[in-house]
Amino acid sequence: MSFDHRKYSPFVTVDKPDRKWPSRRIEQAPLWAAVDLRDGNQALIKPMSVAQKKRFFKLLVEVGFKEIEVGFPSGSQIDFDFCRALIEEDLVPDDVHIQVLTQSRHELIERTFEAVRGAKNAIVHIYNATSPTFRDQVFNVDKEGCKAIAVQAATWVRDMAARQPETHWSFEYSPETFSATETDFAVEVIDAVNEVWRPDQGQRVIINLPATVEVSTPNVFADQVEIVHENIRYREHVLISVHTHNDRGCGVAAAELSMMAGADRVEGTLLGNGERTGNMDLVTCGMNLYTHGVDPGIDFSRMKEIVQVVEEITDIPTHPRHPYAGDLVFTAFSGSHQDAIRKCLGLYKPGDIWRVAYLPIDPADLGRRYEEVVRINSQSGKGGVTHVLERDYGISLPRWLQQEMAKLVQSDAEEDGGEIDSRRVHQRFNSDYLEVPNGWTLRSYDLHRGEEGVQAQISIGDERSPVTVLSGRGEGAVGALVEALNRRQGWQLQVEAFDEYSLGDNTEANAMACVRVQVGGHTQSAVALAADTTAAALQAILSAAGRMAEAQARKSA
Ligand SMILES: CC(=O)SCCNC(=O)CCNC(=O)[C@H](O)C(C)(C)COP(=O)(O)OP(=O)(O)OC[C@H]1O[C@@H](n2cnc3c(N)ncnc32)[C@H](O)[C@@H]1OP(=O)(O)O
Ligand SMILES: CC(C)C(=O)C(=O)O
Ligand SMILES: [Mg+2]
Repeated sequence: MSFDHRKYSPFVTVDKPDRKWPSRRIEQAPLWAAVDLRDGNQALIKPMSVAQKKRFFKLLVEVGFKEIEVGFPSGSQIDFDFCRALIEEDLVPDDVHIQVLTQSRHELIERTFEAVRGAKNAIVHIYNATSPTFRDQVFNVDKEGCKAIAVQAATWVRDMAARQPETHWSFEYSPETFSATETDFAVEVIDAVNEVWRPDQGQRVIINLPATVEVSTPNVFADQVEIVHENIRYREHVLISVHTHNDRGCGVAAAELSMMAGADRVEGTLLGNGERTGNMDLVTCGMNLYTHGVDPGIDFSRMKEIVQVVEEITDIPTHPRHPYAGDLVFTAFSGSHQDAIRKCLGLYKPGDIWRVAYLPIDPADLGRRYEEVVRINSQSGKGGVTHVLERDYGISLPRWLQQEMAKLVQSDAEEDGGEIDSRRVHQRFNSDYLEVPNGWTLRSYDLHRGEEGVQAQISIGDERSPVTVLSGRGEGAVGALVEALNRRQGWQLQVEAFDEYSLGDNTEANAMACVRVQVGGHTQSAVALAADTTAAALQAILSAAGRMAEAQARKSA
């Protein structure tokens, strides 16, 4: 059998019973570093051109990133040229640090310094992998040899930086594969690097802890980060950064738990493009903070533009269910969700704390429209149908009619197998309830109230049929009309449900009436709009009666 779990074993085991991070909360945003132009770029089928990098860089700056890894300039001419363009064309704002990655090799570090010559602020980022797999199989070094690579590179970086004093330098070291490295050994290597860089003497130092490959549950990674946080020398002078990947689907969770465990800085990419399953997604991580009332410091209200630029440059579509950014993440199709959303949105007022069922965030904050929140298919119920009629047409229906209409719309949706848009819901409403059957239009009415109730004379008809006058008596106008109809048609019509509303001033009609009548066990509903409530009520009864008469005629034909 080839599918055999015994082939695998846990990569790292960490035992830290005194862990403190589980009871901490994230109360402020970390320092973000966007690595789209390097880690994201190195994972693309077609790496970015200089022009594309410029466009992406501009977006990152505009939305608020202050540390941006712009490339691996010793690795490709495009990345080198892009660094030169940023500097020579003065494209980097004074408060933004550009970051460049290099292997810990002399000639590559040299070329990297050449690439950023003249920058105002630059972060030189060196790495070497420290895990047993790499020591044993890739570099063929023991622990001392591994540490020596890092120390040697740190020394080259320190010395080369000293020769370019016009730049304000930050140094970053990543024990690549940190998540699969014995944590005490990672601490040893970090200490050795810091002994060269001496953050305690004023050098800005970032120690970046990568889950180069995510190999454990995020709590294990948080334990590893907390061990580094508690044990490295010069901790108070060092920025601890995390750089998580998403191999097990927990890249964001690992970054979040790391912040609780002491990380000050988080590296990631917009929408999570990156090696294999991607880098930690800055959009999700930042927006998670926002929904807890913490300012992420990044302007995610430009989400549409972020998605558009990232998609265009990476040529990778955004999943419709991508947290916060996907096309469908603010849409509810299912009935009970729609009902709860409609009720909560109805109560929400600007300035309130957001408490809307099923919507962890106000779609409007991300430039999304309420129109997309409720969409109708066969999973929808009365709440959804009611919501779209109210939202798009200003029509509010009584509960009994909501239930009736929802059944009609659901059967349409089941027949079609797809979505029913709000125009079609409205058409259904018009054709099944509002349209007046031929010959049943109310032309005029004359009501006299006397001791025996109301005496009504009601003229009906339209251009296609002669005018008929119906006379009846009842307790009110509706009762009088019912009596007249029963006499004319030989029915025992009963009004089962009746609701009428005055409409807002900006509508053509001032009143709406909804009725359901019953004749011989058959029911028929109708809605009418008219200039006044009496006319609306009479027309609604006439429309229901007309439909009933048409149905009877069809049956006997
Ligand atoms: C986890 C990450 O994302 S790390 C970033 C990875 N990104 C990239 O690699 C993109 C840019 N890279 C490149 O363009 C190329 O790798 C280059 C131009 C930098 C180097 O290319 P090459 O000189 O052909 O070397 P190559 O990349 O194959 O690296 C292999 C050699 O470098 C050594 N090496 C690899 N990583 C490191 C490191 N971090 N520090 C020191 N040496 C390293 C290897 O041991 C190997 O040495 P060997 O030839 O003696 O066996
Ligand atoms: C070089 C480092 C930071 C990296 O990208 C990784 O380990 O994933
Ligand atoms: Mg990476």
